[in-house]
Amino acid sequence: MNSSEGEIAPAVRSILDAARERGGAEGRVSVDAQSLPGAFEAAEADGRVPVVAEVKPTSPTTDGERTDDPVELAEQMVAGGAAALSVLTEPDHFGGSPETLERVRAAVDVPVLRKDFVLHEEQLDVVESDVVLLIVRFLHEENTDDLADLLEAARERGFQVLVETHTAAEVEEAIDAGAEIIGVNNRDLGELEVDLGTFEDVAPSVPENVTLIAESGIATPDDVARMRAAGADALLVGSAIMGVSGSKVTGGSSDERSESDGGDVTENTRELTTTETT
Ligand SMILES: O=C(O)c1ccccc1NCC(=O)[C@H](O)[C@H](O)COP(=O)(O)O
Repeated sequence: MNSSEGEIAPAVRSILDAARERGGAEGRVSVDAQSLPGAFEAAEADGRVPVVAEVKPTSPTTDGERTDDPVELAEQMVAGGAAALSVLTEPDHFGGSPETLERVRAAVDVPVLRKDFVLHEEQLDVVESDVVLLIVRFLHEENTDDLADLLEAARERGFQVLVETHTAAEVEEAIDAGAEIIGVNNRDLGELEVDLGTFEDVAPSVPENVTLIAESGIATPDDVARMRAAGADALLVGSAIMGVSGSKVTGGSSDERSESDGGDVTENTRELTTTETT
């Protein structure tokens, strides 16, 4: 069953439960954000594929953990041509932290997305970033804030917002709520399987004036070309750049890298940002 219609994976339920426990922060952040669409345009003008490279030390679908200094990893991603970065701040399942994001954002000159599972307005105030993530499916859960309210609350603080979807119906919800940057996640939160066909199916429902990001399961230049041909303005890539192997991947070429030993993060990034896409 598709996660947008029913059950979500036990690992995802655990992520949600932990997100509820974490609560928020006192006080209210005020962010001076760098433009994410502007960074994508700058990358294009420079001949690079716009890639948001993700500092993701571990996850429920990856084997092992990268324990390198996240700031060094982030700098290597920028050196490899990343237009922007995504930094996990979720501690319990992804090995992230707000402090990591603060350190990375202070060290690089590209926009930084806070990758976490924000359910309530006060959770926006935990740490400053250029972009925050709101996941439509998670905000269907009981005792979570409304998507449109959270979007407005985030913008009032100066954040840009990446609204993550998995189906055309979720895209419609995101548009109705006022989203200007939409991600289509190839990872199904029900089975945690990745299928690049998801982006191809959902992308046509996203209006032209929206900045559209293909998320998850992108591992090779062929995958990049496939997502760009399907309309992606940019790509969000974690595991392949971190050099950790993902499991349960279908419909893409990720199986080809299952033996990866981590590799050089700069080279991993460059391989995807220098792909010819026209
Ligand atoms: O990455 C996971 O294992 C995961 C599990 C459960 C919920 C969310 C998960 N990932 C969040 C993401 O959106 C990805 O980290 C991101 O799109 C990058 O994906 P990938 O390139 O496949 O690492």
